[in-house]
Amino acid sequence: MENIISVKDVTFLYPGEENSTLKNVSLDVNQGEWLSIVGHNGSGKSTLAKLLNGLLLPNEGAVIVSGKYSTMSQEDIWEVRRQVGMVFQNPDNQFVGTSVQDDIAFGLENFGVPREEMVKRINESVHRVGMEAFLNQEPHQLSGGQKQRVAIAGILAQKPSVIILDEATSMLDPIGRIEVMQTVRELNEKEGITVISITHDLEEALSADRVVVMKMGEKAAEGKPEDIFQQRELLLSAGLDLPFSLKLSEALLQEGVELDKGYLTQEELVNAIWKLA
Ligand SMILES: Nc1ncnc2c1ncn2[C@@H]1O[C@H](COP(=O)(O)OP(=O)(O)OP(=O)(O)O)[C@@H](O)[C@H]1O
Repeated sequence: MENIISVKDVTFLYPGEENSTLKNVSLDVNQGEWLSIVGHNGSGKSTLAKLLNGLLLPNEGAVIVSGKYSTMSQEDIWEVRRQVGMVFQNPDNQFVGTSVQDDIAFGLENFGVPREEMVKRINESVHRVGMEAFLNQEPHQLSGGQKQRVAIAGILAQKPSVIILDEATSMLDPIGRIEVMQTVRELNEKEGITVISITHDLEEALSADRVVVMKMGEKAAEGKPEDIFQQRELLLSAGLDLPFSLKLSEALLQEGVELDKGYLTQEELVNAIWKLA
């Protein structure tokens, strides 16, 4: 599988802090995959995300995008930012325009995209996130989920390789959350856009291709979700909860329900219970 981002032995220290926030983190992100990053509050997930598109720069080590663009290089940084877009947690902090189309246009102006091409890209990208009916709407008329979809359209208009979601659905209501996740899932599955999702939602992480566990500024583990989420000691030592379905399976087993194992997803658990009936 082709590598899209390579994090090489990165150490990062916030100015004025005594201890490194990230210590010797190495990570390869594969093109087209859905990678979830999980970890306790303060474990360094957001800091790592900001290093991936050059919002922060490593004190040691390197972050390389598409095999050749370094976040440390002044010359490469625009290409890095174009290829690796980021959606933040708070929908209200990332809207800069007075309407949906202005907002997307603003990002494109920064990249020097000519006007005609800009109009084309705006129309195309709002369509891909299902916001074509809202082109002239003002931000305050949109729901949180709609604002996040506009943020995604702004990234899409720059023709990115990677979208990073930094807890991008955690401030949304359940409908907004579903809208945004469906949009991103389609972009990942149908268009092959690589997704890196920082999340506290273990159910979401369970459906990722790969999971990285962060613990006190270090990468504690990485692997397939079905392997990672079976490791009780690892999860607990990283300050993470066990997935709900696994806890429920264990409680049912303790009550004498004859399940043959602990199930990781709600769907698997429901199927197993049906078979017992
Ligand atoms: N601007 C900053 N200046 C100094 N320290 C910071 C800054 N931002 C974050 N930190 C510290 O770096 C550490 C890691 O923070 P980070 O936000 O990367 O963690 P996180 O895993 O994303 O946490 P959360 O889940 O709460 O968002 C924390 O101890 C935090 O206090």
